[in-house]
Amino acid sequence: METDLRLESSLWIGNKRYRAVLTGWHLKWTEADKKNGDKKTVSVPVAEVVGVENGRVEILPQKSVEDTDKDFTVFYIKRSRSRSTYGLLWSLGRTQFSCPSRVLRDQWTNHLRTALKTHSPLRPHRLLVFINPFGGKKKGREIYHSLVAPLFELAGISSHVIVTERANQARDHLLKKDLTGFDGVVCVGGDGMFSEVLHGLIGRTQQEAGLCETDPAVTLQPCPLHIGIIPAGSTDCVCYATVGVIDPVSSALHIIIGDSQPLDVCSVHHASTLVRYSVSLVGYGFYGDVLAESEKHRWMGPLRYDYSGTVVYLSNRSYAGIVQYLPADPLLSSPKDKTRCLSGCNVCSRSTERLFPHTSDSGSLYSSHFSQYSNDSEGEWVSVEGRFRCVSITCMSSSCARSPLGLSPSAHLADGTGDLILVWDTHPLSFLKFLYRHTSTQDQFDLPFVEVHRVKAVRFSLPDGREEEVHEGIGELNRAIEEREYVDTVSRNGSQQQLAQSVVERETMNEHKTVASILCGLCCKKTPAVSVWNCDGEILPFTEIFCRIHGQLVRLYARGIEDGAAMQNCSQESDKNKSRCITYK
Ligand SMILES: CCCCCCCCCCCCC/C=C/[C@@H](O)[C@H](COP(=O)(O)O)NC(=O)CCCCC
Ligand SMILES: Nc1ncnc2c1ncn2[C@@H]1O[C@H](COP(=O)(O)OP(=O)(O)O)[C@@H](O)[C@H]1O
Ligand SMILES: [Ca+2]
Repeated sequence: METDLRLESSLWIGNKRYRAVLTGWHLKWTEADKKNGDKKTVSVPVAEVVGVENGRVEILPQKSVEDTDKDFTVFYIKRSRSRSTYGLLWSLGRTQFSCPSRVLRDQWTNHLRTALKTHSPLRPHRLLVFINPFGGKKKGREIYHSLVAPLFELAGISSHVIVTERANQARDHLLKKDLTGFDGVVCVGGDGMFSEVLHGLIGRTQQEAGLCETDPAVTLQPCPLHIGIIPAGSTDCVCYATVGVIDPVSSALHIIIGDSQPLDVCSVHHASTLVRYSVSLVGYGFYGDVLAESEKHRWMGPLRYDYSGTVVYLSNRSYAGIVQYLPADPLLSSPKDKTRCLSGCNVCSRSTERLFPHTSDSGSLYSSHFSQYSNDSEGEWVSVEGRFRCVSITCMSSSCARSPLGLSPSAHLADGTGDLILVWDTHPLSFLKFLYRHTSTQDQFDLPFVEVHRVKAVRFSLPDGREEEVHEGIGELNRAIEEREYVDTVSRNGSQQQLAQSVVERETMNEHKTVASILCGLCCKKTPAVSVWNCDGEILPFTEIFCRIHGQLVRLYARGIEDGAAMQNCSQESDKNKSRCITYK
């Protein structure tokens, strides 16, 4: 294969002559008329070539084409360090080559296009795109049409675009409509929009596999379609934690080259029903209260969280609860080991082998037989009871602009575990110290009132008699139901869901009283006895929940965070570190 695709010739860039070589895996060009010591080689992995066009072509900010006979333009990925985050920004590099003849030009473009097809099997051809026009700063449409669509067009990707007109439209579409021919689904928006796509795809996959989502013991079927995220929301935590930067162009380029990052998903259950799925935060206490408060201030956009965070911090609350957890194998990793899950993470790779032992490559992953928990002995549950400032479960680091290393900096994207963070009741200034450490590199777990455990499952319940203390605000309850469509949240489509529906509706009404109590507490300043759960930005209608982590249930068009420090010498200007660049994935 290597020899079939090999092409070597002299080419010109501007008025300089280069020796250009295409091997199976790389396109390289070296200045020809320089002494050996001064020669620079640019090496672009074929997997990172975005597109090849005849003529002299420009794409961004505006498309322009000079259709000449002997020229061709190669577009590829260029990396730069981001000033504000740990990840690397990707942008579109472009080099215009001139050939001595049209025949040679056609040979180059044909060889490059064949190499792309051969070496990038996961590149999408057709995508279903959902744009939330109201997410974040309401720029979703503009971001997609000005920055993303031209790149998709260059890469030959056809997309079917739906601008949503209501909440849950994307989820419902994925649950019910024909998805034949699509390689992936892209959401333009924030974590809430991602969550819709997540629910739609997981639900659809289980329906088609005839699996019961409501039963936490069932091994769910991983989704066959990849998910791409173009960040245009408020927190954009899933994008930040899987790409390392909040940048629509970087994300679009990860989609185009067909990057593939598996992701753990937490299913949240109440009684005998599935409530929701989460990938970033299932949080009770502080994070639940912040979300409940922020819902009243949506008009503030992303700033609503900063405002609500301050209000909730000043209200100085803690809540009683019983937390039971099933620890993960401590020999595999620890949330306090000070490592970070980066692109090519060994812990996650070993988990892939453990979770899917019969598959040798990711391409055949979805057609194999799944038995991810068959070798897992359950282990011993641990139980703790007391008053907590917050209880958080996260399947990933949950890094975001507010917290560049995240809620749990050493958590892994795809190791089949979550991190449980228990913050016991403490002095307000100590709690502030805990919160503040999220914004720096100081260890937020190195505090006497904080515990962190790597877990496979968690159960949360209220101490006996606690429910009776709940302050019932019926007016607030009705408002809450209208605002957040709780019933809609739990009455998801699918036959298994319908079976559990009657139970859900009865229990939902009871649990709404709990939700109302926190909303009411926030407005009338009475201290409520219970908080609410924040599940990736949605308030859950239940307090007592059971969570289970499903290893690598979905795949994103991403590759995890590239280590900026390790990659800085790995520029395409030099051949020196290229093996590191290539093997990094
Ligand atoms: C003194 C400084 C205090 C700073 C505290 C920083 C802690 C930040 C941790 C943030 C974790 C975020 C986990 C992600 C949650 C999102 O799913 C959710 C919805 O996002 P979106 O759909 O984009 O609106 N966002 C939140 O719940 C916001 C939490 C903000 C807490 C301050
Ligand atoms: N057209 C729409 N109108 C109203 N709500 C929508 C629409 N499309 C999506 N949503 C909902 O908006 C919520 C927030 O969206 P998201 O894109 O995450 O923005 P943000 O990050 O600002 O919260 C999501 O829960 C999603 O279900
Ligand atoms: Ca994990």
